[in-house]
Amino acid sequence: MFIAGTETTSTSVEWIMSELMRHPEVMSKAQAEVRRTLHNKRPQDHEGHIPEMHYTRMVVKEGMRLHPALPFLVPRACKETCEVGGFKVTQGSRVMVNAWAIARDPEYWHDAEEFRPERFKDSNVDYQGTQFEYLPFGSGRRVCPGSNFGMAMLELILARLLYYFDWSLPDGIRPNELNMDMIVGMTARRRNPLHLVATPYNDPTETQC
Ligand code: HEM
Repeated sequence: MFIAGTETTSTSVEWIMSELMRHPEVMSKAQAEVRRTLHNKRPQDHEGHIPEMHYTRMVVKEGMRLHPALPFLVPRACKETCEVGGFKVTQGSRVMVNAWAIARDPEYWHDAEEFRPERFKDSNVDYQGTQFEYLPFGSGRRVCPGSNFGMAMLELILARLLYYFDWSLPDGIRPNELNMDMIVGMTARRRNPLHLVATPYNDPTETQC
């Protein structure tokens, strides 16, 4: 069983950072937004400025679309026999919802396989589980009770990673060569841990606080 919140959060951060490394133009845009917003802010005030980082939020949402931490959500058992899409589902059947496939379905997502945070601009698709094409935190009675906390953590962690460091791939690996293989169990993790080179960023105009 997964440890609620811990593994899902670290898995999501790793996938989002992977996508940012594969898309340097998105990384630059998100990093510029984060550095503009957190410039000269005290670390204890960072959290309060997260809502101003609209692009960074789109990056997180898009990362979770392509890489939902729990690709099959939590298994359900059918309470009574019913029909779904022409299929009879008998009482007691175990039902798995493939949220991973739904979030890549070209019927609902334009260029579904592309990592493009801008798709969430002016879009009313959120992560509360009421729009079934996007279920990073599941839906219904067993929806993730930590979704708002999880989202806030992801945004803060990502913002700080982008604020304090410049990131590069090791050993001359090019962005399009980054291995994105995954292992699917309860969670969908990277097969190979993400190895990156972190270079501390010192804002030349920053005043000490
Ligand atoms: C980025 C972070 C997180 C992600 C992506 C995530 C995702 C999910 C998903 C997909 C489910 C299954 C929902 C369903 O089957 O409909 C779930 C369940 C759950 N999550 Fe999260 N979660 C995150 C963070 C958290 C946090 C921070 C907590 C607690 C503080 C938490 C507590 C739980 C619990 C207790 C369940 C089981 C709910 C139930 O079965 O009734 N999660 N989570």
